[in-house]
Amino acid sequence: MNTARTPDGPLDVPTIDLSRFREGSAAERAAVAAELDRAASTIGLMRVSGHRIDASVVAGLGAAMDGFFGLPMWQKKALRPASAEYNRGYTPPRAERLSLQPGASSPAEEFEAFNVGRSAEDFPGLGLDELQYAPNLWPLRPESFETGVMAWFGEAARVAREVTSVMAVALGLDEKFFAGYQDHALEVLRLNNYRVPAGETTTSGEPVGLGAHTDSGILTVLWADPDIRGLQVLDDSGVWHDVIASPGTLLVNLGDLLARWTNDRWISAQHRVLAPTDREGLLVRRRSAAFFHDGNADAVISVLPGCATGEEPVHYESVTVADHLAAKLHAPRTPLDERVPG
Ligand SMILES: O=C(O)CCC(=O)C(=O)O
Ligand SMILES: [Fe+2]
Repeated sequence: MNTARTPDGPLDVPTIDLSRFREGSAAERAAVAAELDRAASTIGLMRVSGHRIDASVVAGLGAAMDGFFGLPMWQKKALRPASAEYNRGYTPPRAERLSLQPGASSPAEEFEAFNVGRSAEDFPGLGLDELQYAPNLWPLRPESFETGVMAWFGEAARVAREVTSVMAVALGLDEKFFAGYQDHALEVLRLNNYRVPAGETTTSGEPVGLGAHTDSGILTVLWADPDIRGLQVLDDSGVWHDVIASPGTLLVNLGDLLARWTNDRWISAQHRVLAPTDREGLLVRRRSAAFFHDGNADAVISVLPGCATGEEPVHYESVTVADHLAAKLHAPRTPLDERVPG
């Protein structure tokens, strides 16, 4: 069994080998699709290996994050979006927004982020909404920031599409089924930096960092600093399980749109991020890069015919990606979810 659940330890997250799907025999491809189906229908989360992202691209992403988040606060704040509706640029830590004195912050207040995404100008002639497909804000420093971040963005977008090909096969559909939903997809890369509060070395284990949420779109390709505790996934008995990134693999979690398409055969799992700690339980900085592959804004998501048969009623009305995202953004949220537009 692929999903050995250990109540207090790390969850056994299945690994999907994309190279086996890309290059394997028909039988191997079917086996990879079956593994994905099992991961998607039990925990909504998988590791992805064989993704072919060059180590230099990972290094470029890390250098961009270190360079930008290491800038003085006044320089980072210059990259804030003009309005909160506009999901681009810098989100300062709550500690900074509340003007707390140094040393008075907690891990929950030390989370900062930077967003980049697809812009209307990337798809000339489609007349896309310029708020959803907003232009990016780029810092002048570090100089390699845009190149490093966009190299990662391109690779994450490719991996997202490769995973959706495996998903189509797993659902008994044509391998290219999702292509018509992702040719002008809303896609946002959120660079997250969970800083260590000044003077603190340990944590109470409270749910701080990023509050419990599900991702809204099709799927999320997640890179995170390996071997650091922080991300947790909720199971159906109410237990939170650690999910720790490992070197060389990515994490992919399903978003709400796949739960809708599959009439809940597949899971968009609730997850959260605790104050990050190392193996000794000491607070450490943690970086992550969450690539949200949300689909074309105008695409209509309806329960797939194969998932609406039998006694199971249809759980969801048809909805456009844009309407689904807007409804999610305006749904009542707990204070910890305040910074989760994804
Ligand atoms: O930092 C992480 O590991 C997860 C981040 C996340 O869930 C998100 O940005 O939606
Ligand atoms: Fe998330």
